[in-house]
Amino acid sequence: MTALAVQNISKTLGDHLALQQVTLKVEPGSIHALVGLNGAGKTTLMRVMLGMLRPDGGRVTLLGHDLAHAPSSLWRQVGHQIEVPPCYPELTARQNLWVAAQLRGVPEQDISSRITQVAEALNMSAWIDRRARTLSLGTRQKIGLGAALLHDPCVLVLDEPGNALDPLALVRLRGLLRRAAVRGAAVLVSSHHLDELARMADHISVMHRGQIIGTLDPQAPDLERAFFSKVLAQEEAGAAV
Ligand SMILES: Nc1ncnc2c1ncn2[C@@H]1O[C@H](COP(=O)(O)OP(=O)(O)OP(=O)(O)O)[C@@H](O)[C@H]1O
Repeated sequence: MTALAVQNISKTLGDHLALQQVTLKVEPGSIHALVGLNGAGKTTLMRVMLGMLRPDGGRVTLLGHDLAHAPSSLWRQVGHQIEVPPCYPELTARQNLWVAAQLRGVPEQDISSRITQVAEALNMSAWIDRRARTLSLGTRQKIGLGAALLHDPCVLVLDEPGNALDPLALVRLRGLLRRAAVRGAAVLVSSHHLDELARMADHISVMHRGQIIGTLDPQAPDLERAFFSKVLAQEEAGAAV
């Protein structure tokens, strides 16, 4: 069963056609990356996949359910972080993670150990009892990532998860995402950093102007060149129409 799939998704935001006939599958046990220039539509696509935006056309399937009719319990099997890290500023990092664990149905007796594990894995134990509003952007990003990961979801959707992270945290994040994929999770990440994706992803899809315009081989020797040649070809094809 495909964990997460979109078929022929379109979405207009204001007067802008943000997604055009997008079709994509994210399989269990793999890390799939979306790469594209600013404004390509990556966040919009993730928001549609997570039911945060209703598409104008097309279909989203999550763990075998059509998203339009999915039971609310399905969301306990999903972890996500879209754009700004979702923190309650007056709560500590630990309290924020506690709330997230409860919302995602982690058994009460396991919550404390899960938080300790995820805090250690993301190298944020030193900050765990500080209020979120006093923490750096990177540490708040870690709270969001911890919240997305601590219930061992089957599907992970992370929008630019490495954005505010330091190099050590990036290595830790890569390890966490790989472990999630090895236990069978389907992982979708977006990024602008091709080097990072080469180290992390099993599959890379290129988005441009609201469309998936092709794939890149993460092992290819010059990902940057391959990326720009796809974008340029698409631009030229558009100009020729
Ligand atoms: N509410 C809105 N109204 C109109 N246009 C919007 C709205 N939200 C997003 N857009 C436009 O939709 C396009 C896609 O935006 P989106 O945030 O999905 O891109 P992205 O690939 O995630 O970009 P980035 O890499 O900069 O995060 C952009 O051109 C953006 O300006």
